[in-house]
Amino acid sequence: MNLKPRFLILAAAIILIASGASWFAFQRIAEGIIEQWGVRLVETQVRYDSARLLQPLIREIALSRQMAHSQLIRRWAKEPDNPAYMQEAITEMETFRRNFQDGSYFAALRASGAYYHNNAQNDYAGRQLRYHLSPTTPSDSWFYEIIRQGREFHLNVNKDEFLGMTKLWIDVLIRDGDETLGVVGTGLDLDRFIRDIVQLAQPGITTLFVDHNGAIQLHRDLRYIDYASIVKTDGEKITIDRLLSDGQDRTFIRAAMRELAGAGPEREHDTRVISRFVTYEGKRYLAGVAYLPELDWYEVTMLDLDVLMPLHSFTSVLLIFAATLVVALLLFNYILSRWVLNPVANLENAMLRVRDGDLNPLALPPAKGEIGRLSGHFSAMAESVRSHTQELEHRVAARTEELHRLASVDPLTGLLNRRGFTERINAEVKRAEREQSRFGLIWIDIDEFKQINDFLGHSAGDEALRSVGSLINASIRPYDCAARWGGDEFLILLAPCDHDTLARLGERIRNSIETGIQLADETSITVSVGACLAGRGDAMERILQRADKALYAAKAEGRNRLRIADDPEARAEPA
Ligand SMILES: Nc1nc2c(ncn2[C@@H]2O[C@H](COP(=O)(O)OP(=O)(O)OP(=O)(O)O)[C@@H](O)[C@H]2O)c(=O)[nH]1
Repeated sequence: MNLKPRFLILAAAIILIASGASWFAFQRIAEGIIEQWGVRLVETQVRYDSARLLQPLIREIALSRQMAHSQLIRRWAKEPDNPAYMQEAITEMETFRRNFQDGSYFAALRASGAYYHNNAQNDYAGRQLRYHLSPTTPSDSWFYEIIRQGREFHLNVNKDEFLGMTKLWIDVLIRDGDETLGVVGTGLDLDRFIRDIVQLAQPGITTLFVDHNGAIQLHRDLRYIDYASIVKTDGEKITIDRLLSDGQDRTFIRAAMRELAGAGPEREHDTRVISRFVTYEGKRYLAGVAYLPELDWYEVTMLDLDVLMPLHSFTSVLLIFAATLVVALLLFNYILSRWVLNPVANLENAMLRVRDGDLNPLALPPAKGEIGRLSGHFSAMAESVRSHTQELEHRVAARTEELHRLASVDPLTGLLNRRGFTERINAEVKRAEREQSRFGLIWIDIDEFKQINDFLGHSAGDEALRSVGSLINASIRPYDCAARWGGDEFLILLAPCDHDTLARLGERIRNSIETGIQLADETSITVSVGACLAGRGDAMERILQRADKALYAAKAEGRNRLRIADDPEARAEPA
């Protein structure tokens, strides 16, 4: 696999791993933010809900307490059968009725069991005594339980079978010292509380109120309200435990309730909130618990953070993150291509060119760092290979030329040998044919050379050959050429040439050898010379044959003489 896909796969793998880790970190951070925000929200929500609940109740509770402390009512409660006391007490209670928000009141006297009540419509004016309570009547048991518990104040959510109403009752004991004389108070429309405080239109927020036993007093789902919980045993109560499936969550709520009731508010007019995640209806909620000392109730608010602050609200962050990753990948690809892959590809191309024999100087684009240095080294190496190759080629050419020359030259005399002369004469045959010119050929053979070898020695024979060769070479023009054809035979090519030149030069050479060379025994050398003019269109063999024939004639006629072959063209002319 090429470097580029490998690098890209590596980069993609690194980015994917980094993305996974970042996504994990992002989730943790986002969840942390949501949790912190949720804790703040639950605290605010709890304070807000408790304030909204307390605001209408405080006044009603205060009025109910005033009613319980009324001297007129207390005097009547002690002597319920006293008509004067009763009349004054009813007048007092009617005054309170007009001040109560609900416009109603009740008064239950312990001594007589009489239950007095009037409503907002004043339906029971003059007949406020509605009925008598009985310890044996289950629907009246709330009264006897409140008296038994002796708690000065109590809130009770109850359905009044006789009045046909479900109300949030404010019950306050009428006391005279340690003696409990009865219970007075007012009722509030429960539906209003449920609607205004509990059934919030805000999705994801569940608010409920429980009493000190954990019995649910207010809940948006009326089925969960533990009506008349004061008269129920612990087993019968609908408590918050029933909503929480996890034992640890139940323990947390109970512990929080104990802690809050014991500690009281941290600051004046402030409500302390303890929060933790719990599982409610199978989902994870952030629960906030606060104590309302005015009511001796606890508020439990549960926030579904997935609804209030879903993770997808961080989508834009995620998109920016993803876009950053893509840009990073593209940038990495660009930088990798520019700094590494493209220079490496250029280097590879340059190497392939060198491998294929192209040694021209390579202009590699400039690169930085290690690859730049590598390119520099390669260029220097290629340049060195190129110059060495050139030098080698020059040497080979010179050597080839030298070998060719050596192959064409006779080492003893320095004249052309048979091979070299054959090339020259062939070339001359073609040139003469092309230019319609004529050339001459002289064949020289030393007379009785064998005897020189035999009597004076082989080296004297060699010396004689060298002397003849250099004398011949000195006798010819620069553009003629001479050769040692073999043994004691020499050939001269004269171009251009005519009969006179041929005769003159042949005779001159013969004469200069006879007179110019002396052997060790002070005798001279003579040569026989055969010559001919090449006819137009004559092949080399034919020309050599004619010169040889003329030489043979010179030898036959007594040696040391020149014989020129008949010129076939001269003979043809007269005809
Ligand atoms: N020293 C020496 N002798 C050579 C060389 N090449 C050939 N010879 C001798 O040259 C002689 C040539 O003799 P021939 O041409 O046959 O006869 P010749 O003695 O010259 O007699 P004619 O040609 O008839 O006058 C032979 O004895 C060869 O051995 C050489 O390079 N050096």
